[in-house]
Amino acid sequence: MTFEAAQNPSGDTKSLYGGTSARNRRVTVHDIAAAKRRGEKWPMLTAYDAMTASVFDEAGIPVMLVGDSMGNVHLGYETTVPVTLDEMTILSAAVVRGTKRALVVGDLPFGSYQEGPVQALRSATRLVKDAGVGAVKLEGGERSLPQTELLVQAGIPVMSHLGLTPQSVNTLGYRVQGRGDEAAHRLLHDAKSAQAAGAFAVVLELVPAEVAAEITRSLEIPTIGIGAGPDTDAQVLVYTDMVGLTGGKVPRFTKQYANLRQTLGDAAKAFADEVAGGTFPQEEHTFH
Ligand SMILES: Nc1nc(=O)c2c([nH]1)NC[C@@H]1CN(c3ccc(C(=O)N[C@@H](CCC(=O)O)C(=O)O)cc3)CN21
Ligand SMILES: CC(C)C(=O)C(=O)O
Ligand SMILES: [Mg+2]
Repeated sequence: MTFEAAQNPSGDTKSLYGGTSARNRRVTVHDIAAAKRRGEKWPMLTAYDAMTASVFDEAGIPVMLVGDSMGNVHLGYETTVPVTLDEMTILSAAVVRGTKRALVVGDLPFGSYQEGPVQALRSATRLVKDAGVGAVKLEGGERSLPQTELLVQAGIPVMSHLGLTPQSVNTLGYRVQGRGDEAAHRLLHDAKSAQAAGAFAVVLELVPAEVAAEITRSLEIPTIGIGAGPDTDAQVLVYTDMVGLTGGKVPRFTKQYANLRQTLGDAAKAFADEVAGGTFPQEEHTFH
């Protein structure tokens, strides 16, 4: 039996998203590699709790990222910088419990891997053992090479994150990265470094579409774009942006597919009005 067949005893070659029947096991990094070979495009969404994760799992989203963006959208921080490994572990465990089929990827938060490979391994091990994630993500190409190599050697799949790396907001700001020949070349170099270190996928955030397209063509592992144009292998969005739940300004690369902020607010007002007016609860909600 080939290595691939051993990883894939059901002989499963259906697409990562939109297969004819629901997958009966979790997506693996091998399924993701196979999707790139087939030239398939696929979606990834962030998730931060079991309930939302179960909705996306049932919708067939094959890969879910417990992003440190939960610091902004769920915990009310200004940036992702204050997010702790404890916070990531609790929410990642919830997302794992809420899913049956998705590969769950946990973001390593700022300060949990920058000290070096040993710290990175300790942090990633926590997410794998205590939360049950199938992979971790860390920011940086060349600069995170030793971390990526050690994690992969230890058996932990690593997703790399390049371009705008929000944990570096204090040096980079929230600006498009990889503009100009030199910066584009550095980005391609970082992506190749991540691949050589054993990363199974690379997130490209806020980079010119042409640069993302070239990186996508140059790599054997899939690229996952966010504000990186239409030619990456996959696309990811912060789910609260995608459903119109995030308040205030959202990045221009986001598309809003629903307006849950309006829906939730309307429901809260309807409930409040009925309580104030004495029309809720009624007989069917009442016990005697
Ligand atoms: N709700 C939310 N959505 C995200 O996509 C997201 C987070 N939070 N938190 C973590 C990071 C931070 N991200 C950001 C934050 C700001 C911009 C931003 O202001 N972008 C400008 C473009 C800047 C330029 O033109 O150079 C924009 O107008 O979209 C982009 C990505 C992406 N991530
Ligand atoms: C935007 C994605 C890639 C992310 O890192 C996050 O949600 O934290
Ligand atoms: Mg993140």
